[in-house]
Amino acid sequence: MSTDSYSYLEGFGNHFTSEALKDALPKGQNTPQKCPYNLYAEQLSGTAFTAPRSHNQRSWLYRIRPSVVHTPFEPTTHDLLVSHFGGDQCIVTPSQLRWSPFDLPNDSEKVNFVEGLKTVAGAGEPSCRTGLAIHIYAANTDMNQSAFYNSDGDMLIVPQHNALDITTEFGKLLVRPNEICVIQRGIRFSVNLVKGEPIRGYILEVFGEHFELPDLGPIGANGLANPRDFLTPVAAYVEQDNTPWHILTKFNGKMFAATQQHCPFDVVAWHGNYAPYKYDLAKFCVINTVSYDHIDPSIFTVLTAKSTTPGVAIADFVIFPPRWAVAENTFRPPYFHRNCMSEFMGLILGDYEGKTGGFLPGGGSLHSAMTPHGPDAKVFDMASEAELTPVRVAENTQAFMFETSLMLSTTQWGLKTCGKVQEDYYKAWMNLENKFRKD
Ligand SMILES: O=C(O)Cc1cc(O)ccc1O
Ligand SMILES: [Fe+2]
Repeated sequence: MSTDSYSYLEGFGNHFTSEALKDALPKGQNTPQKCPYNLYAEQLSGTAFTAPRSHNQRSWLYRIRPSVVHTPFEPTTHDLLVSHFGGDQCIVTPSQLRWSPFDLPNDSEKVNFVEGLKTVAGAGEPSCRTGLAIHIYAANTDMNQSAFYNSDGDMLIVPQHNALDITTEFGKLLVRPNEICVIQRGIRFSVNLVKGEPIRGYILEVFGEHFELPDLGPIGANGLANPRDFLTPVAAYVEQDNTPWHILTKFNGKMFAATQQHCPFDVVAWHGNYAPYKYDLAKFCVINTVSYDHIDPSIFTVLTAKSTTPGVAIADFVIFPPRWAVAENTFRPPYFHRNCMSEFMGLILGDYEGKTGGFLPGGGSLHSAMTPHGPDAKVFDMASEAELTPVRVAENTQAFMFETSLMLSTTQWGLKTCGKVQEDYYKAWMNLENKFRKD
């Protein structure tokens, strides 16, 4: 690697340029007859060539060998990684679901990031380029000489337990808990542990679109996730030693592997606006009421993958960050509700304001479309009586939500084999008694 440290370029959706060696980018054009340093030019498209300029995403990579130098892909298996959600292997339920923390791998087995992917829920499928999947990752070893790229969609990765050391074709990212990263469709990457510590977290995969910052409307030009806080790695390449590398891909839901005699992280320079990025959730500029009422959680949207219907997301990534609660004459925790969208939640650290127990870091919950949910009975009683002084809510905590307009199915693993579904979750609300008084 030409540099061991992590260096980043600031900004969201910028047209970046980055050179690990001076003047490695061709001057003034993309495809000169011969590239500087005898590199190969390769374009990676993230949108159709013909996508309008406002949506067009592509990057030019200048690399030691083009990606095409590999043996044919052979099918391989990954039974717990699911991308098609229509069939019998998936189970639908309108019941409220909650999961205790998902397991880390046993010390007796070595599992890397890709091997440790397990799908919990999803909708649609990649071949028609519409839908999403929610995965858990849990691993205790490096990917070593293997790299993965997702042919099916973009992956928003939410580390919960320990940091990820991610090498990508565009450079290196260190992503800690309370940070997130997005690795788009087609980008090759490899995940290593930091100081050998096991890792666990959540992934939101979207098949058809890329994540954007939400529109701000009347909020104005600033606030929520500010563009300059998104970080994209600088170009960094591995010196080549002709040892074999395995290239893995999920292609239309199935896993394939190919071999090549060179490291795929051989990009000496790149430019463009299709590149991975990370974001520190602590930088989120929280906007909320300073008068009354509980405001809808869309105010906490970090990133959105829009559908073609205005204002309706295939998936929103929403967080519940530390903040001041000041609302007067207001029941401050989340309200009781039935949502036309489906809400998968996870907890990165701490407690969640809507629940007094049972929702733990590394676990999850799913309240599907039109499924009633809200504060548990204890939270309801406490918040109904609480003195309404300004208070910090959710100090040292971070919960998040993957919210989708699609109807989610759960996988066999998610509902059964993971063994983490809390059968008594419904009891959280059973003590909400009739308090109705006419006098
Ligand atoms: O259900 C949840 O806990 C998420 C949520 C939080 C909130 O403040 C308002 C609505 C909502 O769905
Ligand atoms: Fe909700």
